[in-house]
Amino acid sequence: MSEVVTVLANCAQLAECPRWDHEQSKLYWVDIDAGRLHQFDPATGENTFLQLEEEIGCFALREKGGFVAGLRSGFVFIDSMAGGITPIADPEADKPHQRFNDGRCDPAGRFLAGTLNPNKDHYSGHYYSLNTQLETSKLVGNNWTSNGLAFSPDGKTLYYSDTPRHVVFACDYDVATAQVSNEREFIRFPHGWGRPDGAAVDSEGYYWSALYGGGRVVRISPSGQIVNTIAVPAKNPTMVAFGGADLKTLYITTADTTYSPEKAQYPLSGSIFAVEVPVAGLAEPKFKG
Ligand SMILES: O=C(O)[C@H](O)[C@@H](O)[C@H](O)[C@H](O)CS(=O)(=O)O
Repeated sequence: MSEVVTVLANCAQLAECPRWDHEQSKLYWVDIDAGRLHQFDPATGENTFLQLEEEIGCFALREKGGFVAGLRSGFVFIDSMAGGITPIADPEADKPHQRFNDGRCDPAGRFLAGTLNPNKDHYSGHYYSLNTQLETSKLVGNNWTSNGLAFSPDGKTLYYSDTPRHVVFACDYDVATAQVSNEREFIRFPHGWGRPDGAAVDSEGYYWSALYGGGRVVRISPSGQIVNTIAVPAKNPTMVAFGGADLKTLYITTADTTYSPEKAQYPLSGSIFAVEVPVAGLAEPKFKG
């Protein structure tokens, strides 16, 4: 693998959810705590943002244009980078202290997103499915911090993590019905490695996990073995995404020193990095609703 380069230095409080738009050749990403949806153009270096009125945990591009997103207040449509917010549904209206945190579309174009409980007093974070008829249903997980959602290339395996518990789970997934079964532990990281935050699966079915607190990204085989490690010049990597014309540019988002007091040791905390990797990622499905 090539060296890790800084793409956007010190650009966010909590950079997350990078998404490559292969039609526009642009990277979209969010600053969760700043409530901002960003658009970055690698060709020009231009990085613009839409300011929202609440935290945005995750989003997906929409086939009809614009975005579907998971905010603190639930699922919404965002018309464009100029704004236009339309509420869809809030499956956790009874838990205003919780917010959406991590999500992406499944191969059938549903938007799946998970919530987190900042108090970490109950395992009350769950993944929900938003189908193309805009109906929501509880999907899987009893988490403190729902994270790491990704699918195998054939869509038959769903992965997710609960970050503070250091564990990634794997489940059988029926794309036709959005049913989950056979949930099992995929990998549990020893203390000191970092905690499994956001993730992506490559075209060979390997799971790439951003290890929050560990300053690294790891590539994990379908059998749960760590086969590669990338050192990241920030203590808290938060997520990875494959981009570029060949989907071999791995973008890495990170959290700033709000989450890591070691500013002197990690002056690039809160930056977005990139590294060229030898295996292509998977193109991100768009929301079909
Ligand atoms: O980056 C994210 O997904 C969360 O929003 C972060 O807050 C982070 O994952 C979380 O803080 C890690 S943990 O729950 O403290 O282990």
